[in-house]
Amino acid sequence: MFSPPEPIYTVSGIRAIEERAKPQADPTLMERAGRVAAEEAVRLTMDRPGTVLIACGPGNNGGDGFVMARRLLQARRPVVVAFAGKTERLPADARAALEAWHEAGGETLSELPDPPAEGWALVVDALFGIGLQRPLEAPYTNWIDTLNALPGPRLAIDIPSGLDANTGRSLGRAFRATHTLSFIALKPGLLTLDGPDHAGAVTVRTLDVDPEALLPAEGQRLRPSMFREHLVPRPFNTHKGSFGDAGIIGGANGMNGAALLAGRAALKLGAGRIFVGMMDRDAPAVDLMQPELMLRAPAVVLDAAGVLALGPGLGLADEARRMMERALPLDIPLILDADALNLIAEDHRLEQICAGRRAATILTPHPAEAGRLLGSDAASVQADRLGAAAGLARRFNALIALKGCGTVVAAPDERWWINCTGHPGMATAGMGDVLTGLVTALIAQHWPLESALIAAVHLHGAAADRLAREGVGPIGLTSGEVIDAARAVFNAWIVQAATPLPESA
Ligand SMILES: NC(=O)C1=CN([C@@H]2O[C@H](COP(=O)(O)OP(=O)(O)OC[C@H]3O[C@@H](n4cnc5c(N)ncnc54)[C@H](O)[C@@H]3O)[C@@H](O)[C@H]2O)[C@@H](O)CC1
Ligand SMILES: Nc1ncnc2c1ncn2[C@@H]1O[C@H](COP(=O)(O)OP(=O)(O)O)[C@@H](O)[C@H]1O
Ligand SMILES: [K+]
Repeated sequence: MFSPPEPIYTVSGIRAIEERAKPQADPTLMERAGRVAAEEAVRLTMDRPGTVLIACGPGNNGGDGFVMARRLLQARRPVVVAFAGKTERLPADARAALEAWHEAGGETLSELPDPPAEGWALVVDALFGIGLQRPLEAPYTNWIDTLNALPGPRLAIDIPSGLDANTGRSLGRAFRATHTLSFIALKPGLLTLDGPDHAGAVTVRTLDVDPEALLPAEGQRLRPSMFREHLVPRPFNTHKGSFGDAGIIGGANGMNGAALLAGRAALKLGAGRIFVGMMDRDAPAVDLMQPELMLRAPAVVLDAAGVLALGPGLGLADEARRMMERALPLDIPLILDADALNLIAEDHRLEQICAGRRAATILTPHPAEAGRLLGSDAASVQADRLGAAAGLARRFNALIALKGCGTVVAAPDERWWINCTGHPGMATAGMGDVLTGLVTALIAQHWPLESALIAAVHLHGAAADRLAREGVGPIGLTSGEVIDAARAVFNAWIVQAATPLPESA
């Protein structure tokens, strides 16, 4: 549960680590990679005797495949290698690996063979790794189509071929793995955008390299250990004033529910008092499902809140714009979501006030909102989620959570994290409002902003994961259900955080 955060490196970072590790590496990194890949193949085929098919490409990823094949042959596992390249063009290490494979008695086929009657025990993709430079074309697209159509387990070596290791974008065509064995460290592309759909279960083997000793982590995979120190039971001698006054402003006509969901999430994650300012003058005076929420005029909420979330169902009317003009200069932490972001995107003056704020700001855009803020569009944001989140963090001097599959959190000082909890059942209306409420609640309870944001993002997905495990969703999951599950997961985390680590840890 509290395992350490895992470092993530882009391709240039991995290359730098490899360059620094290579001079001391005996056996070579490729030899180590092929050996651990063979071990993984044995593990995956424990109850599936039969032949392993390894498809090898024209670079060092193919080299890993040749070493893996040799190791499997030495372990007396039947293995077939198909090589989609030219021997004379292979890089030196990979060519040596191919020669060693031939010397060990192995053969290479130049086409993918038909599967045996009983099927392949395992299909291995060693076509392209982090050296992919452009969208795949024939014949590789055909190879990948054929491999993807085969039943049974499919193992990608380092990263599924066709997946951009930095962005997670499938370039033309990408291998769909059930398992990915990645070397040295995680790459962002495994964790965001198309990555999770293609990588399956990801395992990292460091190849006896300590990446962080050679290059500080560029990013990190989000883990509860990063905010464990704040997961503490409440002291007995406290009162509701000890846990902060959270304000939510939104809920214009037709969108009352968005503000109520954020308010309910803030309540159930422990904020002391929650004021919800409804922009809709005809909104109900009380949330009958959650009468603990104090529904007030937005102007009253501005004054009452110690931390304020603006946006859920805020609308784009002049009134909402005026509310933004009043809220942005306040000297309290602000969480800006949904229409608060859209208003900033279409009004340069609001953008300037926001970027110049003295107090801390958090922006939680989905890709379309991020696109509007950057003057681009959702597709451009998705083409480089890390870059977009980092760009927003710099431009607004704010913490950013760029939502979606593999939410990217970025700080203005260039640090970033990728969250791996959550599932596509969360793609439903109101889910973002719940996240806003969770962040607001933690800040109200005096969590430092950065910890509050990463904890809320992780918790939001973990709550949805727990529900899916219990049969609530993934499809049909409602954001209201996630609120209750987040409360349960959060309290369980506090109990677990208080449990001393075993002596051996
Ligand atoms: N460099 C090292 O020290 C290590 C590398 N390792 C492996 O090597 C991989 C990286 O190797 P490479 O840098 O050789 O890269 P790849 O093996 O990923 O592919 C590079 C080759 O593919 C070609 N290529 C790129 N995109 C293409 C496209 N769309 N269509 C057709 N051809 C294309 C390139 O021109 C080059 O020949 C890693 O992912 C990992 O599997 C491991 O052996 C560990 C050590
Ligand atoms: N495919 C997915 N995988 C993981 N999380 C997802 C996925 N789709 C949506 N989510 C999460 O659900 C939430 C949706 O937020 P948002 O798009 O703002 O919804 P809304 O505006 O309806 O409240 C975000 O936290 C997002 O990260
Ligand atoms: K691969």
